[in-house]
Amino acid sequence: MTGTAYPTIVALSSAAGRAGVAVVRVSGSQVRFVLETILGTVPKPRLAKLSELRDRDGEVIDQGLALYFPGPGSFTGEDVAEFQVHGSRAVLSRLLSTLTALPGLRLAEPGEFTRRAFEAGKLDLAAVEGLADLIDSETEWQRRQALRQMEGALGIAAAEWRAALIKAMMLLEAEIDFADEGDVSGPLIAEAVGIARTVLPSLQTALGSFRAGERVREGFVVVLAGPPNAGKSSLLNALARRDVAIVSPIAGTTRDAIEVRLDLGGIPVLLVDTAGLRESADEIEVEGVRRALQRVADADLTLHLRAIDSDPVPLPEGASSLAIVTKIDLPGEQRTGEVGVSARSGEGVDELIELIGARLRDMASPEPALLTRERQRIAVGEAVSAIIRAEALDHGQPELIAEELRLAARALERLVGRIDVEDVLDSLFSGFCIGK
Ligand SMILES: Nc1nc2c(ncn2[C@@H]2O[C@H](COP(=O)(O)OP(=O)(O)OP(=O)(O)O)[C@@H](O)[C@H]2O)c(=O)[nH]1
Ligand SMILES: [K+]
Ligand SMILES: [Mg+2]
Repeated sequence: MTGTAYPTIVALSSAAGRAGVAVVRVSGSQVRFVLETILGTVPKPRLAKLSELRDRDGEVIDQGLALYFPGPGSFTGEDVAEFQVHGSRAVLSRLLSTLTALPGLRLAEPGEFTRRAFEAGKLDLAAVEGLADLIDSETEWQRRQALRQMEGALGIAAAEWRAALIKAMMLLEAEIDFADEGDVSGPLIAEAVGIARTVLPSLQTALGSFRAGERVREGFVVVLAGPPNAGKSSLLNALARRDVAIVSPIAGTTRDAIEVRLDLGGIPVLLVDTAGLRESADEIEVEGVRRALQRVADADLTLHLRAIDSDPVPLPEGASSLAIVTKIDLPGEQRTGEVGVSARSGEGVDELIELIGARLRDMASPEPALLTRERQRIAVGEAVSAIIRAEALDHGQPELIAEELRLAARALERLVGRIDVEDVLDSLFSGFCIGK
């Protein structure tokens, strides 16, 4: 970690704005020089040191804690320093300008600390994705899933799958190298194909977890649908506990789909209010209904509403739905199988939340999912297809079998970012905050 090829980077790693404490992080070869300049000394590794922080002219900027993490045992693999200072704009602006004025230092780009950790082999690509998800996590389910991924669960699984494929390929190589002409269908080939076959079930289990994993990352889509004035927007507001959508006695009030993010007992939900379903001569309302039906088609769960004083309208076939009767504060009959709510009195709202949670829990896997991104699903899907093709090949063609297994292994390398990683990294890190 010597030399000036990599500039030493500096950033505010906590959120911007006034706060009790703010964390400024520095990583790179100049870190010891930075500590000597700002503190007058290099603290003992990994022990917090309370100290005055000074600029180059010796003027005190603030009093705070300083930590020194020598490379390669640090987050980035380089020497790292952390300053915990008072979170005021004035302190931070003075500290950051002092630091960036030092030779060889500059402000970090978004995700640059993590990028260095990746390049130092501290994290694989799936773990970086997990870290990004952990920072973005808003609910318990998201936190658990992201943490598991950040800790390397997918990387560990990928390494096991790949090791089995490499073993199978080595057996095939042996057979190809030593077999006599025209007699290559030896027992090693059957053994190699057998080994490759053993990884299929866990690859397929991982693929099966993708839908739930993606839902947990992005939120389960729950759509409110029903005829105009069924009370969809009122129920959206009641579930969100705030005034999100316009409510009025005029049928056809809602036109655009209105989305709110909710945390239903740890489950991330994207709740969508839609236009009331009816025939209309109004062009805008027709478009609203078209969008409503599209949202129902894409939903994980549709709340199918009717008001207690009117009839439901049919939903498109195949929609996974929960029948709900609204306005139960008014007179009318509740039918069997319907869940009753009143947005006005609040009756039934908590029970409905429970019920939605139970339905969504059934859709998720009990274990946090291994695959959470489309990129990961594609890579594992390619590995599965290649192994299935290898299995189907004639044992007299070990070169072709080996080639399919090589493709499968490459797909798994792409999964954890051992190859073809640049484009993925660029788009991933552009979504990171500065200082991470
Ligand atoms: N008594 C009673 N009235 C309600 C309740 N929920 C909604 N309403 C009334 O029913 C009318 C329609 O409510 P909305 O929430 O706008 O209905 P909507 O289904 O979103 O209607 P559109 O957007 O036009 O399709 C409003 O006048 C609400 O005040 C309820 O629980 N009890
Ligand atoms: K309305
Ligand atoms: Mg509405």
